[in-house]
Order: sequence, then C-alpha cells, then structure tokens
Amino acid sequence: MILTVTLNPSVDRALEVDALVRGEVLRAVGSHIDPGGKGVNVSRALLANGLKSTAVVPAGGAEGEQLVDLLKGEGVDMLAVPIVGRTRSNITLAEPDGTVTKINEAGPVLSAAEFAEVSDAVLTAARSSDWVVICGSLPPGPSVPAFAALCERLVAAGARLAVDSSGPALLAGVDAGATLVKPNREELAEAVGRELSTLGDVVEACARLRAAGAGTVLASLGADGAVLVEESGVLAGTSPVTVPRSTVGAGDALLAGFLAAGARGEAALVEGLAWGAAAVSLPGSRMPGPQDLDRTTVRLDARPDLSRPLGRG
Ligand SMILES: Nc1ncnc2c1ncn2[C@@H]1O[C@H](COP(=O)(O)OP(=O)(O)O)[C@@H](O)[C@H]1O
Ligand SMILES: O=P(O)(O)OC[C@H]1O[C@](O)(COP(=O)(O)O)[C@@H](O)[C@@H]1O
Repeated sequence: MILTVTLNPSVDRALEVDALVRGEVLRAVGSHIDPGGKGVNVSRALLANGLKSTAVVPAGGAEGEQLVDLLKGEGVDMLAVPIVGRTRSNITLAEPDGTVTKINEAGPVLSAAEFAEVSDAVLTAARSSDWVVICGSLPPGPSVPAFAALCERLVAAGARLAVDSSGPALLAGVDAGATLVKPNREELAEAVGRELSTLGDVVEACARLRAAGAGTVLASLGADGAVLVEESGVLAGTSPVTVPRSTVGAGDALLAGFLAAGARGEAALVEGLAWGAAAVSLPGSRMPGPQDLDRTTVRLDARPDLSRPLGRG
C-alpha cells in the first residue's frame, strides 16, 4: 500500500476560457473542482487504476471540509488531520491550446503541535506501507526543519521514502536519503543552482542529487518527457500528446504510474510516462484511468543523446 502525504493540500478549481485577457470579465466555457495537492493527486491516480493508497492531509475550515468531502466522493482512503487554519484553494485558468495559468494560495500555517500530529500519523501509517510519498509545497511558516526531521525519522525507521517537492524541502528529502525524488525541470535547476538546457545537463544534475543522498532521481521535463537516473544507469523517455488540455497533475500522474510499476527500470518509466501523458490530455487535474492510457506512444532511449536541447523552459 502506498501512503501519500500532502502537507499543503488544496481544493483545485479549474476554469476553461477561450482566451485569457487581463482586465476583462471572461466567461468560463468549462469548470472543474477537484481535491488537490500533489500527494492527493498521486492517491487519486493510483485509485483510478485500482491500486490501494491512503492520503494523509491536514484539513481545516470550510475548504478543508470540502476537500474531505471531495476525497470521500472519489472513494479516496484518507487520514484527515484537523487544523485551525483554512485549507487553500488553487486556481487554474486553462486555454484551448493547453496553456495553463495557475494561482496557488500559500495555504495555512501549521502550528508545531499540528505538524507533530501529522508527523505522528505518517510515522504510524508508514509501518504498514510499502512507500511513503510526500509531495507538494510545505505549509508557510517554519516547516522545513520539521519536514527534514520527518524525512529522517521515516528513513531511520526503514520506510521507502519518495519526495516530490521543491527548494529546501526537496533538498531535505535528498539529504535524508530518500529512496526516490521526482523534481520537475524547474525544481531540479533550482536544486543544483544552474540552468538546464540539454538532456546532459539534466543527467548531470540528477547525478548530483544522487551523490548528495537520493537513491533514484526521476526528473520530469514537461513535453520533453522524463529522465530516470538510478543505480543501474540512465534512461530517457518521451510521451507525445497531440492535444494537451491541462498539465495540472501531470507530474503526480507520472510519479503514481512509476510507483505502480515498481519504481525502477524501463517498465516503470514507460508506465509513468503513459500516465503523465494521459493526465495532460484530461481537463483540470483529472487523473487518468486504464481507459485513458496509451503505452504505445511512449518512446524510451537507454543511450539518450545528451546534447539534445530541451524545449523552452
Ligand atoms: N505538453 C506535454 N506533452 C506531453 N507530455 C507532457 C506534457 N506536459 C507534461 N507531460 C508529461 O507529464 C510529465 C510531468 O510533466 P511536468 O510538467 O514535467 O511535471 P510537473 O507537473 O511536476 O511540473 C512529463 O514527464 C511528461 O511525461
Ligand atoms: O501539476 P503538478 O505539479 O503535478 O501538481 C498539481 C498539484 O499541485 C498543486 O498545484 C499544488 O502545488 P504546490 O503544492 O507546489 O503549491 C495543486 O494545486 C495541484 O493539485
């Protein structure tokens, strides 16, 4: 069973507009409300494909109740930890060509006691989990040290830890020795402090995260696909999408598919890329089910051309 942890979950509101024009009153041509946050999306994707998962979410206020109701409505098994603060709403504005503009609230501050309660719930549930997958931004406030301590305690307890986060949180997961990290191109570039213009730059950056403590690095590259750097070597893959609809949740779907297929090697990368591409073809942060997956579009390369330039970041 995969335990997902979303320390800063959200109610995701997606509006589809014909064109985004600043300063105008726009009429949405489509709207979607989904339970959100990166770990929540991983659980949703696993569930959509018939795989057990439990989502740990701090939840507070009316939006927190809505998040819990949305998760219940989708049949997602959850551990909701009540907090005083108000769960955030994240807004997506999607255009017909797949361009997505996203506005994410900061989210509620978790008190030290609330963070400790979430940590205790995670450490307890981790004992009966195959993976602990901590994804997304941290709550605002002094949460990095508490997050780093949680990662260290999980690794010390023998948990297989996966981290998909950014900035200090990603580096804390690396430093703690996470089994797997899943940065996107921007997060990877920030982690190593340099622009990533070619596939070789990505591979080198992943190798630096492995040298710093990460076991496997799965770097997602948007339309450029993904790169997997693990003990046994390097793989690169792409998953072309003819009509991108919404990239929101694509990274979470990639990670879920990768984990679902064993979290290493070619088969897992193919599965992750297929789930990621399928998510991009769906509106809002809809997670793909078996009927949405097309593995035949995935192309892998065990000897990728490292000089290959990446698309506009
Ligand atoms: N425009 C796109 N065309 C094809 N595949 C895409 C596109 N955007 C994302 N993907 C797929 O989704 C995965 C995750 O996307 P990415 O944007 O890198 O993650 P994140 O959502 O974490 O930023 C990519 O590795 C790729 O497989
Ligand atoms: O597009 P991604 O990176 O896969 O994740 C999408 C999810 O991440 C969020 O944008 C939140 O991201 P952050 O936790 O980094 O703020 C959610 O609104 C959404 O459900």
